[in-house]
Amino acid sequence: MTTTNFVKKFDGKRWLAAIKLPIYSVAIAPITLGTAVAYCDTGRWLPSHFWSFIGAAVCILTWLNTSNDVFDDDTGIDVNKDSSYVKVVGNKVLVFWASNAFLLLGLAGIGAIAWWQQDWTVLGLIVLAVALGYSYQGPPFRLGYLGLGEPICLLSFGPVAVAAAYYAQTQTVSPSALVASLAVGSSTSLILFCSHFHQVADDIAAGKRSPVVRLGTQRAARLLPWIVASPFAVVAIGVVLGMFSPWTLLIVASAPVAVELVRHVNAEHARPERVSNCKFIAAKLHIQSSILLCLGFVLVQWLH
Ligand SMILES: C/C(=C\COP(=O)(O)OP(=O)(O)O)CCC[C@H](C)CCC[C@H](C)CCCC(C)C
Ligand SMILES: O=C(O)C1=CC(=O)c2ccccc2C1=O
Repeated sequence: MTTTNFVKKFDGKRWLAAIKLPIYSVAIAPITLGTAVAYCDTGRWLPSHFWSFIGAAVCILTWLNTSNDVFDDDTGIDVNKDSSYVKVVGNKVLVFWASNAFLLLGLAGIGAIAWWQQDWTVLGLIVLAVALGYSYQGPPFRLGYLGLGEPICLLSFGPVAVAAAYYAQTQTVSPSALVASLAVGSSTSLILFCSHFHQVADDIAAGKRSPVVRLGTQRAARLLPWIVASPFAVVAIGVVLGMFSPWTLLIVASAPVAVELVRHVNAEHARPERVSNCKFIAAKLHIQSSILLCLGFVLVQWLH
């Protein structure tokens, strides 16, 4: 496509739908949480390491989403997805190389932190997260098609990413960071779980056995409250065990969104056009609960 044609065909609404801005919270939250727990534990933070990590995480998430659309175009599963980058840009090869460029840029940002620390641990952890992300969607693995996306998501956006962010600040890892990571990891997996409800027909047609395909929408909707409750349960356990300050219970203030999500999915699970926004309600819950949890850790130092 020439530049003039591209400009003529530019459709801002489809670009916004392809970019899915609220989903970027999944990149920002684990890095902020790892940094907040490190600040809570040590009273210090390194802004240069934090901001490089945030920039890199945003680039890596852009790689994840653009390459997902390239790989999904190969299997034909995105046939009804108008907001696929491949369709919006109109040039699959360009999307493929742009996605690789975002990945390189992201890894370079993490490489800079490793260089400043003269220690490759952070880079190793993020390469592991990227490999897990690739295994979800790329050939020959495509583990998401087997319904394994949610545990991969929990592990990579939870313990792996939070431990890397904590390590970027302190060059060590703490048990409280690892327990806290399960809260952000499970609320990230919740977004992925919710994203399957409206895609059941297309997923079955393409042979993708997502958890919602395996369970059916009714049983998946009944399972949802347990997944929604898990970040809250993790924090309650952390406080009871004396690993977290009671300030982290601020996360409870995000409960109304949790209730909204459960009610909406239970009412609309079988109507794809009406349930399709539930992943954005899950993203709202992720954003609110993550901000409150980070605040809970930071307040420990501020009120010291
Ligand atoms: C791309 C993801 C979901 C979209 O999947 P799907 O194909 O079902 O949906 P649509 O085509 O309809 O949009 C998310 C998959 C997440 C994956 C399991 C784990 C990725 C790990 C990351 C690479 C970790 C990055 C950490 C960062 C904070 C440094
Ligand atoms: O497009 C999506 O549905 C998702 C994109 C994405 O990057 C992500 C990351 C982590 C959890 C879920 C999701 C999506 O659902």
